[in-house]
Amino acid sequence: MINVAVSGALGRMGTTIGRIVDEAPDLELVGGIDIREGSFFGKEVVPAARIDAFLKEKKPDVLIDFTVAAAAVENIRAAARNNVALIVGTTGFSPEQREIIRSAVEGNVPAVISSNFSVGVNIFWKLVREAARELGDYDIEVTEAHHRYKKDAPSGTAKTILEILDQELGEREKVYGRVGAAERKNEIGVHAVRGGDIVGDHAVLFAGNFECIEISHRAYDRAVFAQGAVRAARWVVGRDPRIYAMQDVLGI
Ligand SMILES: NC(=O)c1ccc[n+]([C@@H]2O[C@H](COP(=O)([O-])OP(=O)(O)OC[C@H]3O[C@@H](n4cnc5c(N)ncnc54)[C@H](O)[C@@H]3O)[C@@H](O)[C@H]2O)c1
Ligand SMILES: O=C(O)C1=N[C@H](C(=O)O)CCC1
Repeated sequence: MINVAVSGALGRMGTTIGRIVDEAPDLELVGGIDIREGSFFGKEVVPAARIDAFLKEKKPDVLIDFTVAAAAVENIRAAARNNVALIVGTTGFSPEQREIIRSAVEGNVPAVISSNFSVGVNIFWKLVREAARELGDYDIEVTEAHHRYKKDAPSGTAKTILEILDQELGEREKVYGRVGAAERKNEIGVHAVRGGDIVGDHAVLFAGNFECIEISHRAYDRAVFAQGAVRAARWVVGRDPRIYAMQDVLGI
């Protein structure tokens, strides 16, 4: 039995993950952490200020964090000092926060960190890499769309797409939401759409003369991210103490 705790337990992803863990015969939901006290699936949710006492008492094997960047950094540090493995789905980290996370995790606990835990997006990233290798002279535009409550833009998944394009094509200027006199050069255009309850759409357009290729992914339910995070939680326990990607979990 793997004991699982969730931070961001009362949020959209936290409740989706809590339900999946609660229904899994091989996993035990030991409780959650959020900014306020509460309960989910019959388990206690404690305020973030009490995370150390919670981890010591409940002894989860793994903490799954889907919160906000600043909160996640503190939760990750707490998990690392209490020897609890990590799944981190939170997005919007600054380079400085990424460095704090790296030094908290490396050598202390195993952690799978991914801007997108859906299997489909991890395949989509591979397809984008392959297309970039072949179509480096085409104009490239990245578009993402999410629900009205999303706090960060562009999405973490879109930032990962940009990292992949930079790795394959060298670093290009990014133009975020083109406006006014805006003659196209060799940049990559990046566009974030926010509205309604859109779960998560991403597309990369490679536009040449007389033809375009668009590679896209659409999530219809946030259960795809939650199922991926839970799959990663089963995988991470007992691994060497370092940062892994979802591709490591999937073996792709
Ligand atoms: N990697 C992925 O596959 C993936 C998928 C979906 C969402 N996300 C990311 O997950 C994060 C959460 O998304 P959401 O839609 O569930 O947001 P949400 O706002 O519904 O939930 C976030 C929860 O975190 C709580 N929280 C805030 N500070 C906290 C703290 N210090 N400790 C514990 N909990 C705290 C909030 O009260 C809230 O309940 C976002 O960064 C989002 O981009 C990632
Ligand atoms: O709903 C969100 O918020 C999502 N965030 C991730 C991102 O920023 O890429 C993954 C998709 C859903």
